[in-house]
Amino acid sequence: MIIPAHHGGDAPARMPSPPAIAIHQVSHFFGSNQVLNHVNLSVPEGTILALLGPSGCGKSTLLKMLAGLLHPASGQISFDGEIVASGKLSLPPEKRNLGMAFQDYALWPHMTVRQNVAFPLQMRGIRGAVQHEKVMAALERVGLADFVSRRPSELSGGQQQRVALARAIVAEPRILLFDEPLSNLDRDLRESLCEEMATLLRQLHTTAVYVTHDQHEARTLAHRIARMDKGAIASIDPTDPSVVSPFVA
Ligand SMILES: Nc1ncnc2c1ncn2[C@@H]1O[C@H](COP(=O)(O)OP(=O)(O)OP(=O)(O)O)[C@@H](O)[C@H]1O
Repeated sequence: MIIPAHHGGDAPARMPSPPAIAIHQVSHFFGSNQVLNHVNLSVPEGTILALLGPSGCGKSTLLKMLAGLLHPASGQISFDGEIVASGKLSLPPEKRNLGMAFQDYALWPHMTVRQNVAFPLQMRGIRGAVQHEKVMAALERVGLADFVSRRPSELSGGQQQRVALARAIVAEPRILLFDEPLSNLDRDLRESLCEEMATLLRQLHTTAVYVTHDQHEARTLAHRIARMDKGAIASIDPTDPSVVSPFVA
């Protein structure tokens, strides 16, 4: 993190705002297998970070820690300066103000598209006209406003993933988490949806972590790429090499 060396005049010194995500010395084990090894990572607000690395290097495990689905064996995770995981403290997923989309879509089959997308709003107590407006706005963003009454089984894979995306963004969460959301789709669809997602994520200005093992996807979507290897962050690079990375890793 860069702290200004000089503050002009008598203006009070302003503390830099904390990063949207700060991961400090996070380690994790499955049995005797150490899958995360003292991971440090700081993601500034509004940054889309791709977590890239070979199968088994610990990407999904780290994402699950951010989501609150797994608790680190040691280390600390903060969002906007608020500790969400440390020692025995673990804020449950629903209290972390997150949106998530995974490769298997995880849509509820018995619910319509509208009900699926409305779910995060329902959980936050947002109902009635405001809920309807937000659901329609999210579905319009992903091009599915005409599909509100369908059930997931009546949609293509790409359409189901768009519904999952609408559900992730509908409540305007502070952080979006993606775990290989496009990997179940065929190549052409994956490429076009990847570009649509890149446009959408840039419009939203939401901090996002996007797990993938596809270099092209990472470069298309992300501002920065964190390369993981054997449970640690090996490097962090901007996708545009002219940008100087402000990351602490
Ligand atoms: N629930 C679990 N129990 C035991 N070992 C696990 C469990 N989940 C993951 N692992 C192991 O932890 C390591 C990291 O897994 P993780 O899913 O985080 O990797 P990944 O980088 O996301 O891989 P992929 O790209 O294949 O999804 C792997 O060796 C995996 O076998």
